[in-house]
Amino acid sequence: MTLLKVDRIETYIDQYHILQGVSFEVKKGGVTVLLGRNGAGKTTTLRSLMGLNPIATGAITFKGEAIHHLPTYEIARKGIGYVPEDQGVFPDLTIEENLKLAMRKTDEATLERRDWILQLFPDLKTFWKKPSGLLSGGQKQMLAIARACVNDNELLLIDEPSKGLAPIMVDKVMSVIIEMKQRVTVVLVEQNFYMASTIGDDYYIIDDGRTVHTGMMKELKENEALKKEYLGIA
Ligand SMILES: Nc1ncnc2c1ncn2[C@@H]1O[C@H](COP(=O)(O)OP(=O)(O)OP(=O)(O)O)[C@@H](O)[C@H]1O
Repeated sequence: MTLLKVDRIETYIDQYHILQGVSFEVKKGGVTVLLGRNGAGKTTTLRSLMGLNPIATGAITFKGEAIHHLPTYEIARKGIGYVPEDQGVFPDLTIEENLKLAMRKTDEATLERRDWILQLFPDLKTFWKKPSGLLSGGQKQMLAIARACVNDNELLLIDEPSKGLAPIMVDKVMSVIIEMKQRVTVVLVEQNFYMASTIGDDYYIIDDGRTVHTGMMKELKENEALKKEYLGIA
């Protein structure tokens, strides 16, 4: 079943025509990876999905309903969580406060999700009462993912979770996203091809603001020419 459909979206930032035709579909229950070089338009695509960089033309449909005309808070309420590249945690607030602030509800299901997350990220429990500004980069990333997972989101948009992390933390974050697949569908922007290819089911390559290629991740792993042409890796 198609959860999200992005149809030829075009987005301007000021006078700059950043997205010039991005299209992709996300199936329920998988991890879809957006790949592409620096500056290709991946972050802008996620921000357009959330209404933070509204689209000029095209359409975004979530569970069959057009959402591209909605304000960001309503898009979030439809069940789409966003983990931005800069993580978006409040450094002066404790982990507990950051999570509380993120919760849309405090019902039993939300508390069950919170406990599930804390068991996936025991560090968060250890530093529960500490200001999140004191956490390491990897722990902040965990908190950012936890904030998006605590609500009953059906879709999570995660922007470069491996950025700036030591390899051991990359492995940790990866194993958590694999675990999360049981509960939530993920759109992942990721430059780290090891991470992208380990957890991704399918992929779309964005180049110069356009989707130029798509396929199954296991095929891309073998396609050296494509990786070199669009990702600069061989
Ligand atoms: N506020 C802005 N004003 C002008 N140009 C912008 C702005 N934000 C992004 N851009 C430009 O839009 C293009 C796409 O940027 P975007 O961040 O979406 O790329 P990306 O694929 O996510 O790359 P990266 O991995 O480097 O973050 C880039 O050329 C960038 O310079």
